[in-house]
This record gives sequence, C-alpha cells and structure tokens, in this order.
Amino acid sequence: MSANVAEEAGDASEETEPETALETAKRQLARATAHVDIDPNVVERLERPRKIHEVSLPLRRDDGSVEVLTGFRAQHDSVRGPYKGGLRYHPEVTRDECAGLAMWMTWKCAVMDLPFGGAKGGIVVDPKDLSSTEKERLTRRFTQEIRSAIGPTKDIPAPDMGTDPQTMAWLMDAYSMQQDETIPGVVTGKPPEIGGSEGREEAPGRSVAIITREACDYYDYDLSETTVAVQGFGSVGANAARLLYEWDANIVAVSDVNGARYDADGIDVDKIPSHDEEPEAVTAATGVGEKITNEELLELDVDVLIPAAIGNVLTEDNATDVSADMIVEGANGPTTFAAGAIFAERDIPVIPDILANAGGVTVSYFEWLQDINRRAWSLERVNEELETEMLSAWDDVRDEVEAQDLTWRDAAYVVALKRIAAAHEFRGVWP
Ligand SMILES: NC(=O)C1=CN([C@@H]2O[C@H](COP(=O)(O)OP(=O)(O)OC[C@H]3O[C@@H](n4cnc5c(N)ncnc54)[C@H](OP(=O)(O)O)[C@@H]3O)[C@@H](O)[C@H]2O)C=CC1
Ligand SMILES: O=C(O)CCC(=O)C(=O)O
Repeated sequence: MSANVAEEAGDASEETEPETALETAKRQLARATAHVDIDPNVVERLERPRKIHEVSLPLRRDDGSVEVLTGFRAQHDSVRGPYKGGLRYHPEVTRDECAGLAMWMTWKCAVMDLPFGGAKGGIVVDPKDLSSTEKERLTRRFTQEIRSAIGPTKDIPAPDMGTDPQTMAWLMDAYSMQQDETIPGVVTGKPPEIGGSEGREEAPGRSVAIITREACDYYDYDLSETTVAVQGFGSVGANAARLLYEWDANIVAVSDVNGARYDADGIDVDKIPSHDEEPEAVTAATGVGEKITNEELLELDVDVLIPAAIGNVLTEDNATDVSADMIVEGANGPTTFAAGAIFAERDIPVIPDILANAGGVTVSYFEWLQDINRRAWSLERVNEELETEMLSAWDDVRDEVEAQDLTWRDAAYVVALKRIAAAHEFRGVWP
C-alpha cells in the first residue's frame, strides 16, 4: 500500500454516523485537494453548492385528493459551462443528497472534459406510488416552479433514478409551452422522436462496462474468466450487465429492490427484464439461480462488484466483509468515505462513479449538440464517440494514478480539479 493511501485509510476508525452524500462528497474533496495545486479560496467555493432551489409541489391525485410534495434543484458550479445533471424521483431524496450529487456532477463533467458544470434535482416521492397521469402532472408542476432556473444554456436536467425518457419529454413540453417555442435542449435523455439521442438510455451502463473492461485489462484479468456481481437492474445495472455478458464476462449475480439472484455458473441476463421493462423482475425470475439478499450480493467472492442501484451501500459496517477483488461504481455514491478508506487499506481498487458511470452525461452532451444543430447522430456514431471519450478519460485518470500513486478516486478528482481550478483562475471568482 502507498504512503498516501495508508495515511488516508487512517481516517476510517473515527466514522460512526451514516454519511449524507454531501458529507461524503466534501470529505472526498478535502482529501483530493492534498494532491493538486489549487487556490484554497477556490476549494472553499467548491465545498458548497452555488444555489439550491426548493419548491412545494401540490399534486392532485387521480382520486381528487391533494398532497403537497417537495422538490429540489441543487446547482453546484458552472465555471466550465451550464449546470448539468439528473432529476431523481425517490422517497429518500433530501436537500443534502441533491447538493452532494450536484457536486459529483461537477467533477464528472470535468473528468470527461465536457463543457458543463454540476447540478442534481429530486422530488421526495415514491414513483411506484404514482400513476402515469400523476407523474405527468407532478413533472409539469415541478417544471413550472423551476422554469427560471433551467434552460439550454443555464441548467439542463436529465433522467436519474425513478425518471425516464417520458419524464424528460413532459419536462421539455412544459418548459417549451411556458417559453412559447419548442426548446429541445432544455433536457437530455428525451425520446429520439423529439430530439433525444440514440443510445442515451444505455449509455451509463455502457460506460460502466467499458471501464470494467479497461480495469480488468489493467489488472490482468481475462474478461471471459471474470466473475461479476451487479446490484440493481435498472438503466445502469441492466445495461452494464448485458454488455459485459455480451463481452463474455461471467455475471454470477444481479438484483432488484427485493433481493438478488445468484448462480456461480453464470446468469443469462438477457432473459431477465430490466427495471424499465418490468420493475422487481429479478427476484420474480423463477428458475434463475438461487435467491439471496442484496447484502449477501455485496459480499460475494467475485472478481468485480458493480453496485449500480442506490448510494451508501458499501459502508464501514460491511467493507471488511466485501470479498470482491475490484469495485466499479455504477451508482452515484455507493461507497461512503469510511468504506473507501477501508478498501484502500485492503488494496481493493475502487473505480469511482465520476468516471465509470459518466457515459450518461457524455451522451447527454452529444444530445445537447444534436439539439443545437437540429441533426441526429446514428447509434453507431454515438457509441463510437462514447468509446473514444471513455478511453480518453480512463487514460487521463490512469496517468494520475501512476504519476502520484493515488487511489482511482483521488486520481479522478485530481483530473477534474485541475480543469475546474484553471477555469476559475481565468474567469476570476472574486468580485
Ligand atoms: N440513469 C442515469 O442516466 C444515471 C444513473 N446513475 C446512477 O445509477 C444509480 C441507478 O440509477 P438508474 O439505473 O437510473 O435507476 P433505475 O431506477 O433505472 O433502476 C434502479 C434499480 O435499482 C433497484 N433498487 C432500487 N432501490 C434499491 C435498493 N434499496 N436496494 C437494491 N436495489 C434497489 C431497482 O429495483 P426495482 O426494479 O425492484 O425497483 C432497479 O433495479 C443511481 O445511483 C443513479 O444516480 C448514474 C449515472 C447516470
Ligand atoms: O445526463 C445527465 O445530464 C446526468 C446524468 C446523471 O445524473 C449522472 O450522471 O449522475
């Protein structure tokens, strides 16, 4: 273990409370700044979001009753371009979670060298409790409430947990109606029929698969002999699992919210519907391996573990029991700061979310370009350009890992912070 890593691992023993995404993001930032020459005033500015919009959302239910829900849009930093990031519908959304996720979007866009800053939004609601018409009314109301904060050159939402291309279509339509003109570039992740990009839905999972493939190559694993466990079978998890399966990896476990399916001989993941095709279908898939819990999946003795569902699943409580040789983060923030330190101490490489799942925002950028030019790209072109961008980001991060003997997360932060610091330097942050 390197001196840097050993020093960082020492912090783990003090962790007691569960971390919020914002706390994890701030601790990660503080640790990474030690490895990059950056003005402390810029760091102080980056420790907090620039704005958080909080809105009340009256929702008329189909039965006529009314409920008032809460929504957020956190905007972290826009020095490199308009704010960019997903919109999440989930019962555990909080102000701090949106702030932490917005921070991660700033780093993610900078790691990929995209001309965007970071944002994230959310509504505190269980989307499984909403009918389609309720979800549409809620999305239109949210758009109405945040209309002055978003726009193609201001802040561009996209899908995240609990939202999908249809949600983005409603958002685009509501915004366009308010502005009295059709403005496709206000959101990405729309259906291709209204200016969305081919390949956007599969993109975060595709990038997770590409980065897993590169990491296996780097650590000398033959992909066809690599065992992989994937938590979550949604936009990220299912697409990553399916592509890795197509590339001959041995997917031994996949999961949904209710539990996981495990087969040491491998699972044909094409036979299981994704969350989008049918929620909770993994555990319902009879005849596919044995049923285990999500907690057991995280501790399976596999080559690669891909947490691709929710945040904070790898904590100091289970980090010592994780038996995977490598972790590739499909979800945002699946590893707490304390767990990250334990993995560093145990020499388990963790390829961070801000690199691994960045294919989503990268194809969102392609979509934004297509909207500006009013010209669609073919799926083949999208996937080719995504591959190029992912390999270039992988090389940038790997170079920092090797140059400074850093963890993969610290190295990705260094790549991002150098670019953000340079932009702040040129633009000037002080009045
Ligand atoms: N969509 C995107 O563009 C991007 C998403 N991400 C991140 O990836 C993660 C997953 O997002 P996405 O794939 O879009 O989400 P989806 O809503 O498409 O899928 C989520 C999946 O996780 C499962 N799940 C939900 N809650 C739990 C839980 N408590 N324990 C275990 N599994 C659970 C769901 O199961 P079930 O079917 O049973 O509900 C489903 O399989 C999030 O962290 C998101 O921020 C990152 C980059 C881009
Ligand atoms: O596509 C985007 O703009 C953002 C996707 C997202 O929210 C994420 O990468 O976490």
